[in-house]
Amino acid sequence: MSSSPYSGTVHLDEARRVAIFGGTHGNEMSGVTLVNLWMNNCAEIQRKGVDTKPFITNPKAVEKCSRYVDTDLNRAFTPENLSTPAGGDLPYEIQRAQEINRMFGPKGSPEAYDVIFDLHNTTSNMGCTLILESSKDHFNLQMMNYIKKAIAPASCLVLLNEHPLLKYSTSRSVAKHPVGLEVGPQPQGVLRSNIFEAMRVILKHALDFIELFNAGMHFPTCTVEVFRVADRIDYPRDANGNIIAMVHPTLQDCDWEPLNPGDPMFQTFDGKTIHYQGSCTVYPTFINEAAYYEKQQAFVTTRRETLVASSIRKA
Ligand SMILES: CC(=O)N[C@@H](CC(=O)O)C(=O)O
Ligand SMILES: [Zn+2]
Repeated sequence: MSSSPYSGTVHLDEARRVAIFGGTHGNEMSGVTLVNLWMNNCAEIQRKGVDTKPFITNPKAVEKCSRYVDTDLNRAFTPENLSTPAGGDLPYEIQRAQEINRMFGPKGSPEAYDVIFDLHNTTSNMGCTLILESSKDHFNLQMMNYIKKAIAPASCLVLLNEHPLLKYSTSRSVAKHPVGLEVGPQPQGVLRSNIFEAMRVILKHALDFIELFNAGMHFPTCTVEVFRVADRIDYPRDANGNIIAMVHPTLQDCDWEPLNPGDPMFQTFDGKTIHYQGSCTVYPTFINEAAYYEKQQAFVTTRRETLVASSIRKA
């Protein structure tokens, strides 16, 4: 990466090697189905100057239609896991993470894939959400701006997870430019046509962006609205760890809508309201996500921010 003193344009390498991951969670059916479709016929995802590989990351979990077999693959790409000596006694997803790291990484190396899109579905009412892991990745920020403009008046929000404690080691993190795509609401194990089509359209625009970038297009500086992960909120629990309240009806399905101090947050089984006690307005998302009960998470709070993306062009 170099910066020209005249224009401030950041010159970046072409993004020739791109992967589309589906089935990182085996019960998130839009991503699984799209990737299977594209493995049978890749015409739709081909672009000039881009080599795009569709790939099922957790085939055993897809087979079982479960999130994972031994452990969550989308938490498995830690330096420790990736450097542990390989062996048949390791949990399946750790072995798989090592394989994926060999095929698409190594993570953090110059040989790693340029872009990985990882397709997920949520049971939350989040709509189309792109997930980024860095506020300094100007290629990805420009891609977000391009996609948002291309799909307007439909909307697509950007969730930024670079929280030092809440960030996790994703499958896509082996790429230089990791992009998560989370579309919902869709129940686990279920395909919904509206969710499937929304995901497909985002991928189309994302690949168009890469083709244009590789063809030498200049992308002028722009701003991108993001929702930055701030906190994780658990369900209220009793001393034995059992849940004693549900997401409040006025919060349920209200992903991305402001939650103000004092607003209802949970409702106990005997009808009492528990209010949000934070000190400022937050934007909750992943509200009542099915997969997060085991992670002790009822929703995450985010703060709205505007990031500046530098102008970019290929080197
Ligand atoms: C519902 C779900 O699986 N969400 C994803 C979000 C992500 O890809 O960052 C996960 O927790 O791994
Ligand atoms: Zn998922």
